[in-house]
Amino acid sequence: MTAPTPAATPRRLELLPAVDVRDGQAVRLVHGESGSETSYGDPLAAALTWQRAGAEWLHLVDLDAAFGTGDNRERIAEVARAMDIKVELSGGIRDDDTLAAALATGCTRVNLGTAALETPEWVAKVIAEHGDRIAVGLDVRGTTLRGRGWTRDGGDLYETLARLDAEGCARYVVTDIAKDGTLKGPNLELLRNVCAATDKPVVASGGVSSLDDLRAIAALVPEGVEGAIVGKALYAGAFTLEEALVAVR
Ligand SMILES: O=C(O)c1ccccc1NCC(=O)[C@H](O)[C@H](O)COP(=O)(O)O
Repeated sequence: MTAPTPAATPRRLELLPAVDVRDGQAVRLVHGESGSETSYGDPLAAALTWQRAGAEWLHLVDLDAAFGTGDNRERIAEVARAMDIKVELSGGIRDDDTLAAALATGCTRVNLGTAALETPEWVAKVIAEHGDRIAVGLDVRGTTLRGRGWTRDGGDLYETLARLDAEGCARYVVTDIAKDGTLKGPNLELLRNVCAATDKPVVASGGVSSLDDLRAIAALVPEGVEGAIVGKALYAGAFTLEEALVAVR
């Protein structure tokens, strides 16, 4: 008699607390708009707080590099190197030099945004070279992608997704800019639609306000959502990371 196949363990939603860095400080923006910052102090202290609270991932963003107002390369590298957990690095990674610097921090993966819209050949090349160390951030208003720190239109979401899928992109980080930093809840419909359009894992970003929001995103794991980025809700004290980890267990 053959042994019964063990039931597959249901996958758990990964949580990625966010540390967005502007002018050396951890900040949160509203709709990703430059000038809407609320400051939360030292980014390393914030990252260590999330790590101590049990995070398995850190979502680390260089906002100045994303906006083209400079960069926080040293600060970002310092934070990434201090982490014992996995790090996803985002913001201004657009060419060989910025990609090499990002990967050299030892981060687990990087998110490309603007480059996927403006230099698709380069993105196809680095996807082929680096595999799942490359994710693409699909930052949208409606179904229109936005690049350059979310300030410029960059084409249709689903056309770009089909192209990136064909090039072997390993995963997508999907942000509804209208929700980002607003505590208005995630765009579950957008997440469902993107999951229906790709077989690749999707990381949800923007708008999480409550443990119920996280449970609602976790309910989309069978459809292809792998993780959720949480920024403002943690900084505003809407819930603790410990509570969030229990809620999606
Ligand atoms: O990720 C980027 O490259 C970026 C560029 C320009 C503005 C904002 C950017 N990222 C913001 C984030 O990734 C947020 O940390 C994340 O969406 C969390 O949002 P929320 O939970 O709503 O605070």
